[in-house]
Amino acid sequence: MAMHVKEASIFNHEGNTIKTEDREIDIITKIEEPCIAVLGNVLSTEECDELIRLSKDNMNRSKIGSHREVSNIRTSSGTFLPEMDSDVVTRVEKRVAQIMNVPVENGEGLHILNYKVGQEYKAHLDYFTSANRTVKNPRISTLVMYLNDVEEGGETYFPHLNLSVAPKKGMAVYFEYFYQDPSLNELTLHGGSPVIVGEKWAATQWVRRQQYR
Ligand SMILES: O=C(O)CCC(=O)C(=O)O
Ligand SMILES: [Fe+2]
Repeated sequence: MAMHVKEASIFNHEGNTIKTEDREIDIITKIEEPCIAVLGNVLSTEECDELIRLSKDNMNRSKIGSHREVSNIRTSSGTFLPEMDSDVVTRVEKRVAQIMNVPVENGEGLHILNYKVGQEYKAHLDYFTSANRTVKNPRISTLVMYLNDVEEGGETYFPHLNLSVAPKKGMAVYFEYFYQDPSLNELTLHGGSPVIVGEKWAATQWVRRQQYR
């Protein structure tokens, strides 16, 4: 008899809430294998506004891949927020690490994204694939936080799972992709659909298996 052994998740929270040091996060929707969770009350209105304010003068056309090319796969603008003396960045990074159940140092840092009308991030995987060598310190999980309300469009969608998450200020979507079974990782294929009305601001934390910073 074929037996299915459930793969381990690092998203180890029990119940409907995640109690971090300074804020109680709501687990609104969760699926398993791959573990994907929609989270509420991740950031306050003030924190969202401050992350946008800190980034808005430094936005660059997004690039993709190891050669950092401009591509129509990703038409948004983005910037990494440096670990500056911002209480908000420090506090948010710490909270995000507790939600993702990893050390802060494993995170790449908050990456702020801005999509104007018509801009999108086509379906992609967040992990790097390499046919002939194993990646040394791979990405294992992602948290995408929404920094504003989008009037129309801008959903984060997972085409293989028929799942679509509408951006709502202060909410977030979590997913992970370090499973033994590669087909589970491939199910985390996702994209940011084009903004139809308004604009979209988001903050992504990509997490590595080991210390990155
Ligand atoms: O904008 C989104 O909804 C998705 C962003 C994303 O996929 C990423 O930052 O890796
Ligand atoms: Fe992504």
